[in-house]
Amino acid sequence: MRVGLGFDVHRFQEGRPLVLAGVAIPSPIGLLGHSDADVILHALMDALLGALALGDIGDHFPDTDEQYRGISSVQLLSRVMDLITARDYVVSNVDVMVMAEAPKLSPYKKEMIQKMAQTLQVSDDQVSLKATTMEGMGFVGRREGIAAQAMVSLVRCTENV
Ligand SMILES: Nc1ccn([C@@H]2O[C@H](COP(=O)(O)O)[C@@H](O)[C@H]2O)c(=O)n1
Ligand SMILES: C[C@@]1(CO)OP(=O)(O)OP(=O)(O)OC[C@H]1O
Repeated sequence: MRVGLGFDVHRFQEGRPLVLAGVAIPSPIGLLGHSDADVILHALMDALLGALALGDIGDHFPDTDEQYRGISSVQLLSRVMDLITARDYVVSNVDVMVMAEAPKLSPYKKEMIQKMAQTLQVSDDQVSLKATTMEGMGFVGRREGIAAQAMVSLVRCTENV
């Protein structure tokens, strides 16, 4: 078994859509990034890459490359999954923690879990998503942005879970 850890932060910017775990969340404000700035999927991709010591998302999808401008992070996650499956690994479980003062994410959690599970080619009960505020403290508490942390475990196809 291999485990990986990922973390990412994106700042809020007016006029941008808010996309989290591949789901468009109704919000007057979105996150700034070269891609769609899906902070949850970025943390998740770094965890997947980390599990197999494959570098980070910036190594694979540089933010200086125009082909990634505005790209859906679901597409990037699919490409990361190709790297994982090509090495004969599958996802065993994923645990994601998102730190956001707003919006309230609980109404969207089920859809977000389904989207991640579908892209990771696992069942919904292998994917956990939790949200917390920062109780008004720090950059998240000041509503300057959203942070996300992810842990994954991978198993070789031939390995017992
Ligand atoms: N953006 C968020 C933040 C939190 N939640 C849910 O609210 C619960 C309480 O959050 P605290 O930060 O006050 O502990 C938390 O456990 C989540 O269920 C949310 O949905 N969206
Ligand atoms: C995803 C990429 C590539 O479009 O851009 P951003 O959306 O800016 O995201 P970030 O987490 O800052 O870095 C990874 C980038 O290479």
